[in-house]
Order: sequence, then structure tokens, then C-alpha cells
Amino acid sequence: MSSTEAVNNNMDDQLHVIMFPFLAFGHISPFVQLSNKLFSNGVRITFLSASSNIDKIKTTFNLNPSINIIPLEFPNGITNTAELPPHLAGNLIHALDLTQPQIKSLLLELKPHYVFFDFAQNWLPKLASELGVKSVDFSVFSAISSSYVTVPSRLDDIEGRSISFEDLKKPPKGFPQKNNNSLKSYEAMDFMFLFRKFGEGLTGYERAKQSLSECSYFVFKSCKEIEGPYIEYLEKEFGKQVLLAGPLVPEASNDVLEEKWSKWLDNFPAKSVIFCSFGSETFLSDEQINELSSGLELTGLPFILVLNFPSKCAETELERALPEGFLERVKGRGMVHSGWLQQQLILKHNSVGCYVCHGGFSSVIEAMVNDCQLVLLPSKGDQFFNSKLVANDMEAGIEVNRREEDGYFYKEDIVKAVKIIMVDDEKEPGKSIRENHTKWRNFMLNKETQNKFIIDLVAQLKSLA
Ligand SMILES: C[C@@H]1O[C@H](OP(=O)(O)OP(=O)(O)OC[C@H]2O[C@@H](n3ccc(=O)[nH]c3=O)[C@H](O)[C@@H]2O)[C@H](O)[C@H](O)[C@H]1O
Repeated sequence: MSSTEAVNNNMDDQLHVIMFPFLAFGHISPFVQLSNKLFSNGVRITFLSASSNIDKIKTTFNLNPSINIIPLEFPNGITNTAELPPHLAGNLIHALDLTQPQIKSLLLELKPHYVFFDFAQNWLPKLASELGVKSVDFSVFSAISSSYVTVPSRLDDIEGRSISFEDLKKPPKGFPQKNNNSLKSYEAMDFMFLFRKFGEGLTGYERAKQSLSECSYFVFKSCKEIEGPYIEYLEKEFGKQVLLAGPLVPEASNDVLEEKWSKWLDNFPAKSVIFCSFGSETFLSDEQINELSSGLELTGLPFILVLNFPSKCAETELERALPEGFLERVKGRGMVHSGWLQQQLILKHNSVGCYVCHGGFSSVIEAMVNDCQLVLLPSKGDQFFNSKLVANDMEAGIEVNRREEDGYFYKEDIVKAVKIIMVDDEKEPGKSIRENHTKWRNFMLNKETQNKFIIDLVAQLKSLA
């Protein structure tokens, strides 16, 4: 008997979940948050990732130190998307495909009750069910996003031809349309990547739909209060109950903000600083960096601007992309940074009052709980829907105005959005947006409500095991 088997046999009545996220940090982060919450509620967790990600998972994402992490071997040496330009992200999907024999051995050895997996591992439900393990598609995407794009009805009118971006501009049949959340041209064009084949001849859409159709259950990091109609629509489309983890509000971090940032931020009045960043895997074009930085400059407000690039030479890239003389002109009130920083601790600093961001789902929740007003500038995929959810459904943030055909925005669009929420906040619509933001913030900070999401999820998982 192996040591892992011995441990497993001693804990037979304890619910055991294996977590198997996609390799990108934007995906790993919600899997860690869910792991920590389930673990605090008595669930045994085994976490799988590439060995090169493990340090960051422990130190930056704060996976509970008592949770076991098992490193996965990748024959092609790939580790995380931070090291890959976006057009090669398909390689990560292929890398995950290559782990099938290893996953099979682990499931056989560890005999968990459930394996929680991500959108790309469409082969996992079949493999798990052959071994008597239940598979759970844990969606790091919002329910609105999955329900618009990856439901069976999406291809209803497409018989005998390829889907086009014009098709994607219309919602699938039966989609809840109270707030007119259809895609604009540039957004629909971006989503076309999901309908291109990568690996094994399947498109991203086919992978995601197969995962949702064949898994035992799916769990969304959401709740009925935020996404009720979209959750009901998904249940109807797939004929399955959606289990809910709630918005996974992060636990307060024990880390301290680096002095470089805290000292600088301490110079400014409460809630006056704009923090502007785009998550772990979103890059802006030079032209858009120019408009954005000029827009921030024109607001007259202090700001931290974080810009990342697919190549590693951040300094050269920044020099090329920023407007001439920019750093000199904003000296004292503007900081520019490239690379990872302590996002949650920056958002928590009392001087930060506004978050101009890409609409990553975790980033949006972090802004809400930290009382930072949201200005949304989504670049790709689910970010478009998260932004619509916040701006149109929750009415708790504002989207930057963009050109319909290609999504281009001008510096004036940045200034306008920031002013509505930060300067003219006694007038409409800024006033109502701020009130709604506070309402949602209180909901997310209500410990009893948030704990109940996890308690209920554990009870459901136990009863369905
Ligand atoms: C699901 C996928 O997530 C992706 O990654 P992304 O990093 O944007 O995700 P976030 O939800 O913002 O999450 C990013 C997480 O990383 C943390 N963080 C990020 C950058 C940094 O410098 N420091 C930090 O601490 C941040 O605090 C948050 O917890 C894409 O958007 C994609 O559209 C979406 O489908």
C-alpha cells in the first residue's frame, strides 16, 4: 500500500476533492480560493498544477499550507501562460491533454469523491466516470458568459455553415435579455477564437460544451442574487442543476503591502487614487496604451498604471508605448509599473478609490469588497460579459465608451467614465452607481451570507457523492 493510499483509507468518510485548474494564473486563483474555503469546511483537498507554478500558488495565492499539492509532469515543458504570448495559449491546452495518463493514475491511487476541472479538459468527465469518480466543471467564468456563448442553443440556426461574428452578436434562443446584453461587433469578433480548432481537432466551444454536457455537475463561482436568470437558463439548456460557490470573496491577506507602494499611496487623500491594471494575461496595443495613459493624465487624479507585455523587456516596451514626456509630466502623481504586484493590497489601501480594469471576474469582486469604484475596459472573452454584468445588471460600475467596429477608445472616453464615478458622483448616473456599489459590497462583506454559500455547497456535494 502506498503512503497516499494509507492516508486516504484513514479518511474514508471525509469528502475528498481533487482540484485540476487550467495552467493560467487567472484560472488558478479562483481554484485556490475555492480550495481554501472548502478546506476550512472540512473537505480534504488535493491540488494539481505544473511544478513551476507551485511556489506562486503557495506564496502569492496563499493556498492553505495544509493542502497537498501534486506537481504534474508536462512532456512538452510548458508551465503557465505568463511565459507564453497569447496566440500560443492553445499550447497549454495541448499540454493538459498530455497529462491524461498521469491523471488516471492519480485518480486510481487517491480515489477522491470528486475531481473539479477547468474548461479545457473536455476528456476528464469520461476518464473520471470510468474510474467511478464524479467530475465537476468548476467555471471560472461568470454564468452570463457561459450562457451566452457555450450553450447548445448557440448553434441552433447555424446548420450547414460556419458560425460568423454576426451570429455571435445575437444571443442564443431563450437567453435572458432584460438588460440587452448582446455582443457588439468587436466583442463578437474576439469570441470567434472559440470556434477555431486547437488540439485534437476540437474547437474551444466544443471543448467547453462537451465539458459542461458530460460532467457530473457544474459549479459556478456566483450566486442567484448576482446571476439568477443566467443560472436558470444554463440549468434549462444542459438539463442539470447548477451548484453555486458564491462569489468567492477572498479572505483578508496576512501579507503587508510593499513599502514602495504604501509610502507613495500614503501621500494622497482617502479614495482619490486610480489603480489601473489588466490582470495576469491581458495586453494592450501601443495605440491603446497611448490613449489610456493620456486619459489618466487628463483626469488630473493620482494614479498607478500597470502595463504588461507579451515580451519580457518591459522597460523597452514601456519607453516605446508611453506618450513622449509622459513620465516627466505626471511625476509625483502617476506611477507606471510592469509585472506582478500585490493587487488586493493595493485595492485595499485607503487612498485607492477607483479601479480601471479589464473586468476579470476575480478582479471585479476584489474591487467591490475593497470599496473601489469600477471603470471597465474589457479586452477579450468573458471580460466583455463580466463588464456587462457589473455595468448593466448590477449597475455598480461604468464601461468606457468604445467604437462599435473595433472597440477603439479615445483618451476622452477614459476621462468621461472616470469623471462620472469619481468627480461628478453627486449627480446621476454616478450617484446611483455608487449606491449600488455599496449595496453589493455589503452583500459580499456579509460573512454569514458568504459562508452559507460554502456550507450549502459542501452539504450538496456530500449528498451527491
Ligand atoms: C478567468 C480568466 O482570467 C484571466 O486572467 P485575469 O488575470 O485577468 O483574471 P482576474 O479575474 O482578473 O484575476 C486575477 C487574479 O490575480 C491577481 N493579480 C493579478 C495581477 C497582479 O499583478 N497581481 C495580482 O495579485 C488578482 O488580484 C486576481 O486575484 C482573464 O481575464 C480571462 O479573461 C479570464 O477568463
